[in-house]
Amino acid sequence: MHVEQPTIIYTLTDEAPMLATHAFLPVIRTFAGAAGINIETSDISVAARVLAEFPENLTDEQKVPDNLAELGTLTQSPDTNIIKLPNISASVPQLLATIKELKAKGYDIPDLPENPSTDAEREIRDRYTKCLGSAVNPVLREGNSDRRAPRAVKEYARKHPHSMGKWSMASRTHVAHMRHGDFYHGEKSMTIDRDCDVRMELVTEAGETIVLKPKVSLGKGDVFDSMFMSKKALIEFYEEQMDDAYKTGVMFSLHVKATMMRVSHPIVFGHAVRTFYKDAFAKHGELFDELGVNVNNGLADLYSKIEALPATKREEIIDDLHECHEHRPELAMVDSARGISNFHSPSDVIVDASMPAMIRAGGKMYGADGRTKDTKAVNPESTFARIYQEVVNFCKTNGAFDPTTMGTVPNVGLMAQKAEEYGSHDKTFEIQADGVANIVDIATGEVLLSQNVEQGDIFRMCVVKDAPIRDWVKLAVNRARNSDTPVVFWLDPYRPHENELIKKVETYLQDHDTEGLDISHMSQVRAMRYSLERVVRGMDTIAATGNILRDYLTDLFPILELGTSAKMLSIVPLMAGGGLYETGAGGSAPKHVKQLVEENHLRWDSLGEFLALAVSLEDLGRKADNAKAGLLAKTLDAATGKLLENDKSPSRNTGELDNRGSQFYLAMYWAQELAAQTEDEDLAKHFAPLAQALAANEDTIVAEFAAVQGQEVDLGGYYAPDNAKTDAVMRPSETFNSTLAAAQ
Ligand SMILES: NC(=O)C1=CN([C@@H]2O[C@H](COP(=O)(O)OP(=O)(O)OC[C@H]3O[C@@H](n4cnc5c(N)ncnc54)[C@H](OP(=O)(O)O)[C@@H]3O)[C@@H](O)[C@H]2O)C=CC1
Ligand SMILES: O=C(O)CCC(=O)C(=O)O
Ligand SMILES: [Mg+2]
Repeated sequence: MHVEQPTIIYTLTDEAPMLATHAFLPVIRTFAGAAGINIETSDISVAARVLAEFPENLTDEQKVPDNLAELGTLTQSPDTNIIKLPNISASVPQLLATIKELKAKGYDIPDLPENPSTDAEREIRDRYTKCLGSAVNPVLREGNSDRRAPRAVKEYARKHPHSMGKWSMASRTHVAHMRHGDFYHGEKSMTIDRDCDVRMELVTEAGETIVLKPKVSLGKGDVFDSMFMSKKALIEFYEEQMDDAYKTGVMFSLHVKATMMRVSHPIVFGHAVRTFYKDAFAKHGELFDELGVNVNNGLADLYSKIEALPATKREEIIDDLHECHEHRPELAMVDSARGISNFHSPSDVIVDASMPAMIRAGGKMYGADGRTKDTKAVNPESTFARIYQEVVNFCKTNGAFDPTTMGTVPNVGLMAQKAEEYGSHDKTFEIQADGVANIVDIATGEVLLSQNVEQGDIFRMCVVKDAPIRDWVKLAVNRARNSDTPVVFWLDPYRPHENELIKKVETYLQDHDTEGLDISHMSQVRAMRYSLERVVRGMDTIAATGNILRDYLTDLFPILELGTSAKMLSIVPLMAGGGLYETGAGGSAPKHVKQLVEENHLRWDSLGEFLALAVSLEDLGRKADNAKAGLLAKTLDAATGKLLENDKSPSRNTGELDNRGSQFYLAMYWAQELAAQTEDEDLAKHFAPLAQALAANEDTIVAEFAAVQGQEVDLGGYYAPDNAKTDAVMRPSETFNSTLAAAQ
């Protein structure tokens, strides 16, 4: 990859965003080319990442470079400009499906050894582990996050409000979280006053010392925490909540983030499944162990492992599972038509999106009969769950939010360099034996933090480095200044980690001119209350938060304000000077692919991509002193505004305008804006014919896009679709294709 010329690196990812990219790249190249900007692509799909791990198993033609590592290196260069689309953060079932598909396509990669017993198997497992969960974002996010709804998008939502469910005071929906024994309650935190290396170890009651992590390097001023979740307390909590939901007749739903918390949350998820079906597990536990059943990967894992059993045994197990439902609460469903419950797979219900979707729907989720119902929303970790209860309380009292009048809550998130819990996977352990879990200074042997733990507890260490904290404070001050909006740091003085952060924020704020700015800090629950009270009055409040709240709030507020987080501007100013432009805050919505494959309609909205491209071009314009790039950015923003004004976003319904049609309108408006501007005559001349040709052929092109819809299509794969087939599906308008080609 050469990055000498002004270059934008556009990532190729998975599912709907990847499909949209097949249509969008030729558009981008047509416009960027006119300003001498190079567009490079970098495939970081889960399939490409898997292949990059096993070069020795592949032929030369099949080999894939380690694009993610290369991008990670580029984040350290000031010229880097990356547009990052959402990618799959794979759960084990998704990884297994990827491996299966790649093998069927002739890639000779190994199977995932689920219970490795030899060194060779362990090595294969470790390589695959690198492709699991949120493996991409932490590598690229070498900066903090700035997410907000652009003015045009907010205005559009005010004029064309999305539907909102009704909230009733009588709603029985509530959030349940642990009251003791979770990460919040046992947390210890420390700011280190020197550079040092530490190790994580378990000293068992029998006196044996087990090294969990031989070395973690800390720098002076870094904040690090030690915390654990008690297995006993978690299971007790589940029992209580399941009982309570059963007795009171309210539905039960579980909300975790097994993708980003890829070590701890599958365990938390698995305990819920085992508790719910505890009678069946008591009866068949030994057999399940023999079969290698691991419900940390969802109930789907159990169902697939019992496939091989004789029919009578299988039926007995299934009957026993069904029997459990008799004395357990109704479960929220992911797909009631297909009988897929909340326990099916840990990646089906992802808290950042699932809680806002429930709140937007008036506190309802789907039950097994396909009807929406109130639910007990179980978010085991109390550290952050309480913010959702505050929103639920607010909606019960004040009714649903009104998108036509509500204010906005932009976010400045502490995210850089694997900050906090989201960077803790390599420092998270399921404890093997009762004892004391320590973090020890290697040089001196001093125990810095310690916890009494029991077998099965989840013990982890989180780190946030000093430089990202300084950068975060700077970003928050700049945002407050640029948008003349109050900033609240969501920091809870009762939480040891955040208490350390409060001290740092107060210190680093002194490095800035904060004259006339309204900057405060509040615990999360108060901050939520304060922001909601303002938002409902149409007032804006910037939330400066840690990494998890960044994730939660940048789905919550956009979903309430705009109907989706896909319409957010999501910028990561890299600490080394480059820019990472993420598209929206949402994921890759697998149900969009399903609709495309079945009906050839892609309802994915590429607005996030349009917004990201504009800021990426603007940045290139400024840094490379390329006025044409700046003009491309300005006109793209105007075109995006027009797209919203004229309601040319994709419809959810087959037969109507979809992603491809919407991209055509963007291209037409963009060409028109460029042809009409007077700042650069060359660009105006260059784009006038394209503007004319697209306008003249508007009806033909839209008709060509409509004509293909309603039938099944073949992409030649899900995780690794066939490029030519996907291009053909995503570029069905000959007229549009040839008009674009003529303008290049
Ligand atoms: N940055 C990243 O790389 C992220 C990746 N992910 C990954 O994405 C996958 C799905 O996660 P999930 O939690 O379901 O989150 P999604 O954001 O994919 O889905 C939530 C819902 O948001 C809506 N939505 C999101 N983006 C768009 C868009 N551009 N256009 C239209 N609608 C949109 C859809 O709702 P509706 O159809 O009702 O309109 C969708 O069903 C997982 O593999 C997850 O790991 C998730 C979050 C971020
Ligand atoms: O990396 C992931 O798995 C999801 C990221 C995410 O949800 C976010 O950044 O909002
Ligand atoms: Mg998110």
